[in-house]
Amino acid sequence: MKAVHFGAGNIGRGFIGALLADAKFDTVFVDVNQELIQELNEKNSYTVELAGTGEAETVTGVSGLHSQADEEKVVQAIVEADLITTAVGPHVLAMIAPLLAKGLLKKQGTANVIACENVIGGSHILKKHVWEALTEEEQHQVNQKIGFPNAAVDRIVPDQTNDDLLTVKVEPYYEWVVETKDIHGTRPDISGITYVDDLEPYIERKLFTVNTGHAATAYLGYQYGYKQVKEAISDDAIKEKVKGALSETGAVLIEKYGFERDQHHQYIEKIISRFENPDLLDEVTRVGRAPMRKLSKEDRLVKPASEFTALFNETPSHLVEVIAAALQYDVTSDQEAVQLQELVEKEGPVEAFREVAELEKDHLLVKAVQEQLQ
Ligand SMILES: NC(=O)c1ccc[n+]([C@@H]2O[C@H](COP(=O)([O-])OP(=O)(O)OC[C@H]3O[C@@H](n4cnc5c(N)ncnc54)[C@H](O)[C@@H]3O)[C@@H](O)[C@H]2O)c1
Ligand SMILES: O=P(O)(O)OC[C@@H](O)[C@@H](O)[C@H](O)[C@H](O)CO
Repeated sequence: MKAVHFGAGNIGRGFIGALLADAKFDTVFVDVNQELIQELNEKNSYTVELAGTGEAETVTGVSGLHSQADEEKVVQAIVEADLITTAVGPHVLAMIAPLLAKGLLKKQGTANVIACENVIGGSHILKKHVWEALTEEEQHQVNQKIGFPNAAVDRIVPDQTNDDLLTVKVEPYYEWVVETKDIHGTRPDISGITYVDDLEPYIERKLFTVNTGHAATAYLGYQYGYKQVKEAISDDAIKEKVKGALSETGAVLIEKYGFERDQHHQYIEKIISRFENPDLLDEVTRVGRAPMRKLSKEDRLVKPASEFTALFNETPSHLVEVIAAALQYDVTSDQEAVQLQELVEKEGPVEAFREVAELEKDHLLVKAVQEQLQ
């Protein structure tokens, strides 16, 4: 079996690539990092270390292509692939779509495209971008043979600090959930995938617990002067605030999906313990990256906060505190943080928040953020 995976970064190598290799796929990684591509083609394998266990796995059957310089080869790899996956970041999906469209158009048999990004409906978002690159007739052709099932992926993979460029250290835990309804042909035979009929409860539980908790730890941790996630979460004051934020998202999730309260609170505790892993060096600047995306209306802070407000007719004080901290996140090496701070400077933090979150001026959440910032 053959796979093409866009994005040979942390989650690409540390999670998707490893599970594909376990399922006996040969994987072509498509990236823009020439150094990574060269290493993949020289070694055709790399190591995945499981943090805190002393265990490691060798991933074999891998190679690399550059998404611009090797365009024709990427198209050919897509033509031959049984499965196409991505882990490039939500904003990069639009950039890879034209090339993906070219390859999909030339394919003969059925295949599936699974976007493994931290966003609700990632594969559908990618499909929309692919459709923009095709005529109506071409869309029809591609639709006959290609599925775009949505997915949720969970494994903490920090930025890497190893001497070896390809080696990647990951947490042992992982979860890859794929929605069945949009799969074309047979389900990819990958034992690490959990197939579900309806992804919504899974992606929302993951995004609004793991990623809300992570974002809260990162933005509050940055405010308190911590560099690492594990340092921030071991500060009791931060941990209490993170737990508070997750109780608020938990109240929304329990109300919407009927999760059992005690079980959900055990899930929260388990997630927080993952942030505490002493063997993972995960910087608050990786976890807090792209604050405008994280403050957007469908993402991990604003969506659960506005749903909480609508459901319970009061504002979630802990989420509001995290949103206020995100508005003050001024890391100069982060392009979105710079852009956000420019907007804050120009419009003031409350108006900047309203614009980024696309909320009405009189939304209770906007008022609560204003009060928090006073
Ligand atoms: N790291 C994690 O813990 C984790 C866990 C779950 C989900 N995710 C999600 O996975 C996605 C990737 O995250 P990451 O942490 O691996 O980031 P990363 O920056 O380590 O990897 C992204 C990779 O995409 C490549 N890329 C950028 N533009 C490209 C293009 N035009 N064509 C091909 N490749 C391109 C980059 O060079 C990089 O190697 C994000 O959506 C993230 O939210 C990450
Ligand atoms: O990748 P982002 O920027 O959406 O979020 C940062 C982290 O919260 C994220 O990468 C987690 O490590 C991951 O989602 C764990 O499954």
